[in-house]
Amino acid sequence: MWRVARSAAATLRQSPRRFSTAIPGPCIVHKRGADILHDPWFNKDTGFPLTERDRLGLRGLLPPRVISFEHQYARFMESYRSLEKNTQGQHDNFVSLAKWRILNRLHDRNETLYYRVLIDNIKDFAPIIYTPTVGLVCQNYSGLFRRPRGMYFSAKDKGEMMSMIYNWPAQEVDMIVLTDGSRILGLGDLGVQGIGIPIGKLDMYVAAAGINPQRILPVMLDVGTNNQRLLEDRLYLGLRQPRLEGEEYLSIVDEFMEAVHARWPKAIVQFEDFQMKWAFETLERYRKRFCMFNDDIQGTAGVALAGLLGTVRAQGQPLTDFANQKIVVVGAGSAGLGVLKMALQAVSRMAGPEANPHFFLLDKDGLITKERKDVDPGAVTFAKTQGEIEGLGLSEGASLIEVVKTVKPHVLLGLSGVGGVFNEEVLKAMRESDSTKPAIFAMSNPTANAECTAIEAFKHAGENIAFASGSPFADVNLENVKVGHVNQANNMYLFPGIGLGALLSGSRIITDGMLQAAAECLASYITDEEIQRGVLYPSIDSIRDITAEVGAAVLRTAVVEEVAEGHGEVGSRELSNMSKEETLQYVKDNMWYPVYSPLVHEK
Ligand SMILES: NC(=O)C1=CN([C@@H]2O[C@H](COP(=O)(O)OP(=O)(O)OC[C@H]3O[C@@H](n4cnc5c(N)ncnc54)[C@H](O)[C@@H]3O)[C@@H](O)[C@H]2O)C=CC1
Ligand SMILES: CC(=O)C(=O)O
Ligand SMILES: [Mg+2]
Repeated sequence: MWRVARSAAATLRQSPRRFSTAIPGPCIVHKRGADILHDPWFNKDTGFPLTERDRLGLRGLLPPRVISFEHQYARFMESYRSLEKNTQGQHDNFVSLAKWRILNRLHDRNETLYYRVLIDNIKDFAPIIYTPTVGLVCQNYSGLFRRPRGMYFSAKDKGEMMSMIYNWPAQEVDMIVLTDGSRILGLGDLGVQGIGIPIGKLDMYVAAAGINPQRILPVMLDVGTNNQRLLEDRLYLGLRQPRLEGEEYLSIVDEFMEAVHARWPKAIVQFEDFQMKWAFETLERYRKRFCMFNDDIQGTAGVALAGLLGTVRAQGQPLTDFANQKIVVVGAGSAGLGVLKMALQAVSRMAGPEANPHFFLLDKDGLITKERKDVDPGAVTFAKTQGEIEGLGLSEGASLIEVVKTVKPHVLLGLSGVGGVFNEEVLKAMRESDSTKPAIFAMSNPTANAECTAIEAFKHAGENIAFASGSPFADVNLENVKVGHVNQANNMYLFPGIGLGALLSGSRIITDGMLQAAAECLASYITDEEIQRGVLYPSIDSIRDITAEVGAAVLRTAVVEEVAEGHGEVGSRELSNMSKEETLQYVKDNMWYPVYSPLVHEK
């Protein structure tokens, strides 16, 4: 059932605290001397205590003074703040890339310090290591490339992947984010340059879910690119050939999935930014065989649904009124269809399988109806029949403005990847919405691809709207010192918790029930008072708390559905004996937190 009550999460949030910072256990390292300094997993820079320098053969390789972790942290933040100051007034892209570079250099050198500054400053740094800047980084990746991160499997590696996977230096891997670079955010096919997305997503896994960075693996499957500009670019680092198609393509993905699971049978694979046809096909192909999910279809759906339920509460209606909401979705790709599928399941649960939800789906050719010749199989369920729309005066291919003016929707949700498609006329038409609190979700990334900006939404659609965007915008100053709250409707609120909960459950698959539990958990996180202020999603500052809650919800559902097999020394029986509170504590206790561990050398 959907919970409306104030959740344990909301209570917990009032007393923010760091997770487990007990004295860290020792960390075994198989290297000595300069090799350690060049390994970001173990490097402490000037922070190695003198006794450790002796033990590890580091004496003389560092300046003599030992600098504390806190001091190193302060020095980094000082350089970051002076970079901000010194680049004031410069072009936005220049500043964003400069910020990304300084963080990336730290990432390359000292992961413990990097993840601590990321966790503590997540609101400032997420827009750099994640959307929107990660999009710019991918676009410029071949030029920015200095050091490899993650693994690259290409079409030329066919037949070799089973042995290649052993080239990865870590003994254990828990979380993999995989892309083929074919639909990077709303930027299209970026080929091998799309590797920035798995890297950014996994940074969020470490920061939000406390996955140990030594156990993550970003992966690029390079099957070519259809991006002509990249094919002609001398600097392009990927295969210079058109994308593989059909069985040839699938055989590459199959081989990769087999190789990964041969080495790490319990690793979770998140599929990210695959073009629609492969997003759905690979999800169906692997979801019953491997512990995997597609973030753009399933993670996005849960986040959108949680926000949409918030908009029902914002109208002062019971959650069951969700079944009566008129929702216009612009974009019939993997994300848009994923959202509508999950919304349909929610309506069926609330109002019964016979319920007829009021969903309107548009793509680049306008309103999708049964009249259309080549409707994508995934969109058929949502294509309107003649009977449903003729009374409204709409027809096949109706434009967005026609649909909004006629339907007067409660919600206008964009997942089209097209910047500005919610233009002034469309936003003004939302003033006639049948909702007391019309909702506008411009979910496409990065910022330039958002269907509208926050300022445009409040200016044209009115101050009474609830607004959410996929990439962050600042809150908007309205008349009479009121503030238009900007929510970030991004799958980052769910994927880390889905991965963490699935990992700790030891489940071999990720079920619909586990995904639904994640969405319900997020939906119940917001208080009624927040909802009244237009807050539909929590602040990113509390993402570690939220992720722990989501992880626990996913884990409990895996136990209830009897798919949990346990993780490490905690078996399925112990998991099923845990109370709700104990499960949450168990999840938190398993979240990695960056502190310098004493290093112990072993041959
Ligand atoms: N906020 C979030 O958490 C997420 C946001 N996204 C964003 O959603 C966007 C779309 O992603 P996918 O669905 O995977 O892409 P996709 O390429 O599978 O689908 C795009 C859809 O938009 C439609 N479209 C294109 N131009 C249009 C126009 N002018 N008017 C109406 N529809 C139009 C296309 O016909 C297609 O149906 C991307 O920008 C992506 O960054 C995706 C996942 C999560
Ligand atoms: C957020 C995300 O997954 C996307 O824009 O594709
Ligand atoms: Mg994505």
